[in-house]
Amino acid sequence: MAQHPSAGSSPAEAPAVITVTGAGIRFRRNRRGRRSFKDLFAGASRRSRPDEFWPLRGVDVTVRAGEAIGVVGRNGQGKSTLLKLVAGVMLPDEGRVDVHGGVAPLIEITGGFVDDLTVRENLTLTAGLHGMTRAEIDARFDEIIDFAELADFIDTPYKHLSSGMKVRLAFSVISRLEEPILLVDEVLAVGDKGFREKCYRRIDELLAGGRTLFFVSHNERDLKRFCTRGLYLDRGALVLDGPIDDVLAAYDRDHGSSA
Ligand SMILES: Nc1ncnc2c1ncn2[C@@H]1O[C@H](COP(=O)(O)OP(=O)(O)OP(=O)(O)O)[C@@H](O)[C@H]1O
Repeated sequence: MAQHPSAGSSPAEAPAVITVTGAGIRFRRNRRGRRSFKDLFAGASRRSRPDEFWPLRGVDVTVRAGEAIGVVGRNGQGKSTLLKLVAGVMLPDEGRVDVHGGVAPLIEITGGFVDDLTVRENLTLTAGLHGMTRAEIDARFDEIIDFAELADFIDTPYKHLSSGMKVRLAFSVISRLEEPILLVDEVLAVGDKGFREKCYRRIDELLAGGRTLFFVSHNERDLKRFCTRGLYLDRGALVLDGPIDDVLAAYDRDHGSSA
């Protein structure tokens, strides 16, 4: 188990583990956003610009080891994109994202799992990719399966699991990795109430052990339960970075009463 540097100390004194500096990412709004055939024959000044936009731009954030950060904003304002930058599955088109330490990402329902592989194969593959040895995987295998409540589905192809079962497997595996940074997007909302509560207790334990958390949610109660600091994204910009209560209050003021 990697010893977390902030365990036992306050985040304010802990080292920075994530530094996002002037980061921006550019997407194309539609697949046919590239220049058209007709444009090839038009003069340079008449060529249409590709249909590009910046879901995030000019974002600056420093996160210290052990901080629990809630990310809020309306649909489509760049929350998941920010997590993907931290996870390293997307690279910024502008600025920098520096992450010191491994990341356990629960950012998409698929958890990066492979459709045609079984539950057992996916578990082994993901844990192995995050640096677990064969012996460590074997030692934790039953516990991971039990937590996911998938004992009867060990040799079932991942693609045949229900959405809720996929989330259970993903959370169970990802939360058992030794990585010091945990990213949780809204995927947990898919799980049933009992399982979600079990996940939340696991997140409590991980935070008590000094992990750093990025948590995207539209649920104010969950955000207050885990997070001390909030990031409020709107129109691709970080409009507020502060204590979670202040961030939720600002978001409520701008956009109604729930996160
Ligand atoms: N790969 C992509 N290519 C093009 N556009 C994308 C891509 N991924 C996301 N987008 C767009 O980027 C914007 C930000 O998306 P993002 O998923 O980060 O929003 P979000 O704040 O997490 O929203 P939600 O609350 O609905 O989950 C949206 O307009 C979305 O359509």
